[in-house]
Amino acid sequence: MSVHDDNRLREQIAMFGQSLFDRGLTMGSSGNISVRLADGGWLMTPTNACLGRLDPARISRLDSERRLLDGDRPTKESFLHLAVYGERPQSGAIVHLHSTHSVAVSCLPEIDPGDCIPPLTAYYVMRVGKLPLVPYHMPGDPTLGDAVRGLAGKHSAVLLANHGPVVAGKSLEAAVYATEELEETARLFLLLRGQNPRCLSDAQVAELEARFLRD
Ligand SMILES: O=C(CO)COP(=O)(O)O
Ligand SMILES: [Zn+2]
Repeated sequence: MSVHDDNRLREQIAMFGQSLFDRGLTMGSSGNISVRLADGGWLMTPTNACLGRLDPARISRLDSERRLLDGDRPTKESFLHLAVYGERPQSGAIVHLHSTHSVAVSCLPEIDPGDCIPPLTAYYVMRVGKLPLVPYHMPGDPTLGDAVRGLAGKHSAVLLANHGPVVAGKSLEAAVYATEELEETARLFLLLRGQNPRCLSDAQVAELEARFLRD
């Protein structure tokens, strides 16, 4: 992997982090972003960093053995990201946010833990699909990795109970788009609660899945 690629990805993480933060999609020092590198390692946002003010040079770089090569100490959710990558060789990036409406859905007692948000729109089906709920764990709890491992092979996105979404994508751009779609659909879902909305039919969902393959 060239120095040029490494620098480009660092810049991209900082740019998307700022964009997400500036639009209020995660607050304070919450959330984290990672990218898989061609040499088998990873770039990850440092722990306790604000996604809106990342210094590209201080982003953590891990080698394929998960050792820190340079930058600050990585996010405390690094094992969560690594557990998802382990199940999803096709995924090149992961975004975790505390996006308000997605977090709100993750706190509702009556949601279906197998699929937290119904297929309200085509773009939700295309970018996110079925969204399982992962039972509550403390942030940074290493057993969270085990909890997502069983789900991440089949699902590019999972929702951590009383916490927030974890979304994988082929590229960082794809993971960001999917996270944004999830947040907006969570907002729609909350707006439509109690109104018995018309959802897409099984046939409409199947057609979208066949036509727009998610990674
Ligand atoms: O969202 C977070 C924990 O779940 C933020 O943690 P880090 O600051 O360690 O990335
Ligand atoms: Zn978090």
